[in-house]
Amino acid sequence: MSGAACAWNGFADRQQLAAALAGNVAARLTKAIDERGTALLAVSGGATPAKFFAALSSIPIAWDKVTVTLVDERFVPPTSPRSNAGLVVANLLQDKAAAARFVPLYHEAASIEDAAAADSEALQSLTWPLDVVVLGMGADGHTASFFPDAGNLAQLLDPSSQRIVLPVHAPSGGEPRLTLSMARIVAAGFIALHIEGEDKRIAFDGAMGAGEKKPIRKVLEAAPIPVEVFWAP
Ligand SMILES: O=C(O)[C@H](O)[C@@H](O)[C@H](O)[C@H](O)COP(=O)(O)O
Repeated sequence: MSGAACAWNGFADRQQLAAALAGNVAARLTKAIDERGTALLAVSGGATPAKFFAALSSIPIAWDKVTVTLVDERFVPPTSPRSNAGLVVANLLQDKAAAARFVPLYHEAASIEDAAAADSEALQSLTWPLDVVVLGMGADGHTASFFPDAGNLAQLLDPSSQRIVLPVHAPSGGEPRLTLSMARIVAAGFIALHIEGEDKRIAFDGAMGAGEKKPIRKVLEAAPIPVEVFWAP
């Protein structure tokens, strides 16, 4: 895996993974707060993170000094069942973590391009770089909203892009998407990849092998630090 450094953290079951990942993330956030008085966390949506979110929400850290944002978002309002913001509010910003500040990506706009431009403006003021980013991965090797069939995939994967949020049109992604840029993701102090199930393990191994480089491989190669992979069957 030339240049694609990662550390594999395998767990017997998904509850043990959730507790371990939550403990790691909480420790990193607390370290950031101790060092700079604040912490910035970006999380992914989808079906995987709910147990992790619940475990993290119950850990008593200085949540009032934590800002939570999203790695990516579908272009839907928070009331939609497809909304990552809705998932985060309902599962992570509860219990102790209810005190955190949340900065969503979805805003009503005439187009996904307008929404991405507005986001890039609004997120300028966050305390970059991310202290923690938690990525997911699809069986097609996408992560964030870097879908292999995205029309602007080269721009999405460009580690030199100065943009914070980019628009995505990808047939396999469903609705148009908003995604943090590669540069913002790989600059994080701690990069976790949370995947579950045999299909995702096979997909990850395949992405790390020879052949066409999937987006997840490009992220691992662009990251200056090893990506911590958290996997359970
Ligand atoms: O908006 C999203 O869907 C996510 O941010 C996306 O990048 C997700 O992490 C993968 O698609 C895996 O999704 P599952 O957890 O549902 O398999």
